[in-house]
Amino acid sequence: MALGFIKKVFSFSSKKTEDKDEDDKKAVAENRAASPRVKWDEEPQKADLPELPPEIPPAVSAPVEQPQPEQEPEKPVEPEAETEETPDAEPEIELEIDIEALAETEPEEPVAEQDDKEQPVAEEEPQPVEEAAPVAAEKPVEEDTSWEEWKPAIARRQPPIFPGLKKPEETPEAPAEAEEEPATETPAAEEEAATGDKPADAAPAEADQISEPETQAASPETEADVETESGTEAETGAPDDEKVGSEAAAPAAEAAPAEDATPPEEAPKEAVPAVSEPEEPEPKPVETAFEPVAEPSGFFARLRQGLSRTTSQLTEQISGVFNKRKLDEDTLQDLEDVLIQSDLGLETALRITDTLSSGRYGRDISTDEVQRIMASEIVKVLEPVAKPLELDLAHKPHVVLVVGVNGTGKTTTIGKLAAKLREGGLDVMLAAGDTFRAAAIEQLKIWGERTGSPVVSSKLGADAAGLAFDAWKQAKEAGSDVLIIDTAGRLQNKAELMAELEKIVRVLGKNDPEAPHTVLQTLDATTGQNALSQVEIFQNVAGVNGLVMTKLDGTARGGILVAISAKHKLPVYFIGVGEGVEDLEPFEAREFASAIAGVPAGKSETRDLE
Ligand SMILES: Nc1nc2c(ncn2[C@@H]2O[C@H](COP(=O)(O)OP(=O)(O)OP(=O)(O)O)[C@@H](O)[C@H]2O)c(=O)[nH]1
Repeated sequence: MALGFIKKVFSFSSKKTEDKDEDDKKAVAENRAASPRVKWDEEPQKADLPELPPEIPPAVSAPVEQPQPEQEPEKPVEPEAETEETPDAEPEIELEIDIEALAETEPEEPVAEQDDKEQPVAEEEPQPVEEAAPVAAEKPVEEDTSWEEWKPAIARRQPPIFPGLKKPEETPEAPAEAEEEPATETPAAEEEAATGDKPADAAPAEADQISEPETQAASPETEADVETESGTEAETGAPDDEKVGSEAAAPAAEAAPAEDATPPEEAPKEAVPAVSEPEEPEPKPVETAFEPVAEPSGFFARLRQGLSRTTSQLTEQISGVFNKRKLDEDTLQDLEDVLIQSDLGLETALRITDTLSSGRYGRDISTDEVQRIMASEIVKVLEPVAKPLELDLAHKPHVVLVVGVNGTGKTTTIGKLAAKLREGGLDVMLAAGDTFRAAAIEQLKIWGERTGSPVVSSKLGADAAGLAFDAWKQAKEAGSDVLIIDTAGRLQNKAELMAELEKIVRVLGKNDPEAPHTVLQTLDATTGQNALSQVEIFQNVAGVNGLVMTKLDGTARGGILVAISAKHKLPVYFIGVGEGVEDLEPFEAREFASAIAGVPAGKSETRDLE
């Protein structure tokens, strides 16, 4: 019965959504004009670098990224003019500016303006940062202790989450092997040839860079090289590295006994039958009896902690609305404004006010009651998208391509994810597809080292698609279960960069027609409404099929995840609530809803409503 009711509500609201989708932006814009929004004024904390050797080639240590000129000996790559195949030269410039832009940009600001700033920030020392070589690392991650909590949280979801926990013994013979033949010639080159849109000389250049690792791939000793590299791993003074350092701070002591982690308790999925009282104009029985979550400990505690800013701001504003006021048109309108301002989205805001108003007109409303209804409505939006990341290990490697606007946390998320997968017993290989920034490559290598994941990288400025292609081959040869490919950050309105991303996807498909199997987009919660358009465009270009929302800690804009879920309905696999390796949490609808609404764990909405 409860289910039926929920369905009813869903269909009802979905209709609504359609109509109001458009008005949403307007409404938000107006509301914002009316009331100043909260900005995320928190600087990304610089964590102290861990034990990693601080020796870094001076060139790399330059704090700011420089656009690195094309490495082509003779022919300077054509700037913007290039279509998709000339990614190398241009992108650099944008990256730098973008990062800054993001940092200051008003969440909802159209990204357009930021682009203008893209000026070659400085000259890049075309330092061949590293030779393309997989970083060998054997030590399993030890600093992360969250596995015990993390695994259970995931296991709660029905579907097989991490098939990774049990590595398939037999490795289905590489189906795409045959195609690998042409491996020698850079996929980039192929692309070029196919499209004919690449300057003749550019291709060869890439080919060199790429072929390098390939040859190595042929001979297993690549590892050795990497070893050395990793040993020399230098830390740039670059900001990116610092965060990595934070991990070091992470309790390295407790080595997660990953294996024994027993499949935890079942998540009380079934909504508690709403014990609706046949009283008066029965306030629309809050169907989804908001199922409280367990006691705030472990990951849930971290989640609450991370969302505290969003929660406290929302709670404060709600109590302000209902302070000594009864529920009427005015208070409802005020509440709606508050909810919209918190980035929950118009659809969800209306869901909440509709439910709240039903049968409660003229009554005193407590903040607590509003919070529980809010949590209940948010759950309805989030549950359909709170899905586990499913790795199809029949594809060995299962390729995860990580995309997103610069600074949204791609590399950090990759590191965190690699750590989890490693703990789960999977062999992971990383690919430094952000070939534009030396610091990005270094950053990934650090993650690779600490998670025991080999890293495939290439020279600075190399063709990213070529690198991805080569990385797949190396992962294949190494028998890796998962290959996670990092990519350069890019604004969604930069056509040529988006085209490059498209190319990476295409090239990967040459190895395994179904690759990339997972295209994960990272979204920075602090960017608010802008994240909505980011998803749309990356989805179209790269086929994004899963999301990770980062930086939910320290922002009051966590509600944007609800708006994105309502609009795009893409699976949300994880959320980032900090810079540490343990700060990646599986996304759980109920936990998130109760945390964001400020509903104390253990409280059942239905129960309290009586
Ligand atoms: N507070 C917080 N910071 C995060 C989180 N995830 C990433 N960061 C920080 O955000 C900054 C950017 O993270 P990166 O992983 O370098 O982002 P990116 O998308 O790879 O950046 P580009 O390579 O420039 O595109 C770093 O300082 C990270 O430590 C998170 O969940 N919470």
